[in-house]
Formats: sequence, C-alpha cells, structure tokens
Amino acid sequence: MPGAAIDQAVTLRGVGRLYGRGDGQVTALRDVHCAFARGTCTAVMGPSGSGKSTLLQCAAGLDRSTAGQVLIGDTDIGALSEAELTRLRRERIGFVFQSFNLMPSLNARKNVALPMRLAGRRPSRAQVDEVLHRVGLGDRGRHRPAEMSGGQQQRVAIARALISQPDVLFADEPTGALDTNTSREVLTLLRTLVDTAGQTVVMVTHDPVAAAWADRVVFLRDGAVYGELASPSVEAVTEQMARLGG
Ligand SMILES: Nc1ncnc2c1ncn2[C@@H]1O[C@H](COP(=O)(O)OP(=O)(O)OP(=O)(O)O)[C@@H](O)[C@H]1O
Repeated sequence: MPGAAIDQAVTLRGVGRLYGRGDGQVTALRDVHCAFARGTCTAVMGPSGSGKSTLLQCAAGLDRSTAGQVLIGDTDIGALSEAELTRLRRERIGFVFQSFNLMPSLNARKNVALPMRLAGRRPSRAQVDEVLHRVGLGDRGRHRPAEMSGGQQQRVAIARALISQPDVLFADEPTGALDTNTSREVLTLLRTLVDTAGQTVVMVTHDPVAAAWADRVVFLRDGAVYGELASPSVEAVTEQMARLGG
C-alpha cells in the first residue's frame, strides 16, 4: 500500500472498553486511535483513572476491548480464540509490571526461564544467560530476588519478558516502585533495548522524567487520546500534565 511505509508493531483502531453494566457502567477507553511504530519507545501518560492501564492491557491482549480493533503487527487479536490469544501473548508480547512479580524462591535464571517452562519448553542455559547478560545481570544468575536491588529485580523481570523475543515489550509503571537512581538504571536499559536491538517498548508512567526517555508521549484523558508529544522534554511533559490536571 503506498504511504504505509511506517511499520507499526501495534495499532489501535477505535478501541473502546466498557466495564460493568447499567448505572455502574464505566467507560475506561473511548474511540482510541493510536499506533506504536517498531523500534520506538512510547510513554503513555494521563491523570489517574484516564485509562492508561486499560489501554496497555487491551493492546497486550491481557484484556479484550469492547469496541474497535487491536492489531499486533497485522494480526487482529479480537478475531483470535482464547487459545490463539494465549499463544500470541506468550510468543509475541512481553509484559513488565511495577511490582516485578518475581518468584521469591527462584534464582534469577529460574525466574527468567519460568514462562517458557510453564509453556512446556525449556530454554537452554545459554539462552537464559544471554538474556541476563543483555540486561546487565550476567553475573547474577544465581541470586534470588531478595538478594538483589529493586532495579536489579526489575531487570530480571525485563529479561523474563525478553526471553521469548517479543515483538513488543509493554511496561506498566516499570519504575513506579524504584528510587531515582534505580529508575535511571531501568530506563537506560529500556532505551538501550530500543536503540541497539530495535525493541518496541510501550510504557505507562506517571513520571515526566521517565516519559522524557521515550521517543513519544501519548496523553490520555477520560479514556480518550488527548494529544501527543514527539521527542519529549521533562518540561514539556510536565506542562502538558498540568494542563490535563494530572
Ligand atoms: N476491572 C474493572 N472494573 C471496573 N472498572 C474498572 C476496571 N478497571 C479499570 N476500571 C475503571 O476504568 C477507568 C480507567 O482505569 P485505568 O486503571 O485504566 O486508569 P489509569 O489511568 O491506569 O489509572 P491509574 O493512573 O490510577 O493507575 C477508571 O475509572 C477505573 O476505575
């Protein structure tokens, strides 16, 4: 198709998400159109309750939208069965949470290998070590979460998300539980994955400093896209958030 030169990793077309019924119904997303280009990092921002987590979960196939289409590459995930969606999530999507969600009794290597093992495959030691090396933890494979800093634990969670070589890495407040220094550690890593490996990253954040690491910020208000900023600076993001009342 002429003009369709930008390769989108994820496309949302008119996405809506309603929760509940009747008087208690909440519109978490309304007619959201946006796309995330391959090999870029996008931050999603907006006031509390504006639909950021819902957008991320619908885009990642963790939740189903109630209107519109979500495409991963050119796959319309709304058209997939539950089994197909589970497989797509496992093979093409990585997800990182604010709270790391590591298994405390397992060392870093075993945490990284866990999703593949649960899917009935056993990654090789070399595969696990390679991904730990990529996140800068090549020497920490035997450490358990309690023996690592918050930033290191989040890097293990990122390694775990990367082991399947996902098309897109989604991160919901990846630095929300971290102090300034360890946040920078994690943001540097995400930036490096984008710049050196062409990884696509989409992250929700409340923090203008974190958002300024992204190539673009998409702002939400009341479940709708309010605007966006390319090459964001901390000041420009802060200003836009103040305008949004966030
Ligand atoms: N499972 C659910 N059931 C009912 N309402 C929900 C559910 N999940 C989210 N909502 C509502 O949808 C709206 C958007 O929520 P969402 O968590 O996506 O916002 P958010 O921007 O991520 O907020 P925060 O910054 O506080 O995490 C809110 O009004 C929320 O209360």
